[in-house]
Amino acid sequence: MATPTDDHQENHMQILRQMPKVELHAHLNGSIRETTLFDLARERNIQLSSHHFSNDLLPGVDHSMYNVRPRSLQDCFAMFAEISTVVDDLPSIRRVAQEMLEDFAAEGCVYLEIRSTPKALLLLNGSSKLATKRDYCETVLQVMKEFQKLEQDRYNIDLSNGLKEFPRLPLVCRLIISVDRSNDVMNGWENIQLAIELKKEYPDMVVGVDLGGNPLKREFSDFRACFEAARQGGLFVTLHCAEVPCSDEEKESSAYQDANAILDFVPDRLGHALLLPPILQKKLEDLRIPVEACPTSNVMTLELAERNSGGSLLEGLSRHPQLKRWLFETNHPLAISTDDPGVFHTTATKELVLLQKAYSLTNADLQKIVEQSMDYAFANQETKYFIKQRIKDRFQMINEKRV
Ligand SMILES: CNc1ncnc2c1ncn2[C@@H]1O[C@H](COP(=O)(O)O)[C@@H](O)[C@H]1O
Repeated sequence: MATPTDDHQENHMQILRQMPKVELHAHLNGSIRETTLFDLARERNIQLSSHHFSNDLLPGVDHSMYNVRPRSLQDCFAMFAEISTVVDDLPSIRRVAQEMLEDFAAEGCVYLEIRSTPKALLLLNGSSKLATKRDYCETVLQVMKEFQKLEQDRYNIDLSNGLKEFPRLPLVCRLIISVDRSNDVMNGWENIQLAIELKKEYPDMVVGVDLGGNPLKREFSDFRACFEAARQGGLFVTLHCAEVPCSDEEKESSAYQDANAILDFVPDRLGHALLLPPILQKKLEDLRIPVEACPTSNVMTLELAERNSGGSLLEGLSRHPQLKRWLFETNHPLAISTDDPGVFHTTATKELVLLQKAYSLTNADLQKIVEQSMDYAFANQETKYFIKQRIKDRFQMINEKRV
């Protein structure tokens, strides 16, 4: 039975769900719905590891605020490997992309950058014919274009009917093509060349490239030339950075060298940038490179909310190594993101709820964060301006309603 606290929480969640949101760091396969994952596994007769995937959540626990399923960084990479065994053909990636768009739209997201690593999947599960990495990207792009069109049509109808007080704003989406550092450099080049070609063919949709994957595998310097080529090709660059610890006293360590080389490249944005030691932290802050901060993901991968210490995500977030400083001391450019909503059991709304509660932020503070995030988006200036205005207008409507 729902308690008054549950009702209050749901009500608050509902208010924040209405807020327009900007999502700049969400991986496609990491956004798979759990139900879809189980469906696909069943269809393929694949047994998923019960350590990582289980649909029996603990009874009587508030799943939105507690770490009911621990996900260390290494758990996550084991999960991504399993997810790609079931998302193995073009229809399954089409489904995952469609559902990801639906889920972000339902959370009030008005601008979403999807990132994904191109893969040579099967044309159809059970057949032996392989599609190409280009087919993978074009399948995702097709889903995105169709979704955007339907969203705009739906919004126009909602407006002309005038039935709803705040018709949900339409979702605009863009694609970032990822390089997985677990794969070799040749593979990285393939993805970057493909991104450069697709940028020419879909100039509005393909906006950037990303370096992700297991940070313990290879170094940014192995891929630096790829990312220089991407930049030359007119693509924005975001790089995952400092997901593993390093220290200013061990400048020769590969983790330190990696983080330093990433900062020297001065990418347009950084993913996470969690564990920079003081000297590199200062370098980041001087360069003011915007950071895509993913609260739940960070708490999980840094194991800040262990079950044996209560498992509260809020408490975990209060132990975040950087967020408090970025928010209150250095006013660092930030975009709050979900990372892998399917893996971390999160949503764009929940990330804002957590942030608000952990740092006692007002709705006006959240509004500022959302509006600023749009400044760091990879869309062209015209789109950024237009969406920022749309966000401002919607906040104004919501604020006027509330007073
Ligand atoms: C937890 N933090 C993280 N750190 C680094 N890379 C991550 C990540 N979360 C996801 N990925 C990267 O995104 C892939 C899944 O989506 P796609 O198959 O590309 O759509 C993962 O295999 C990994 O390479």
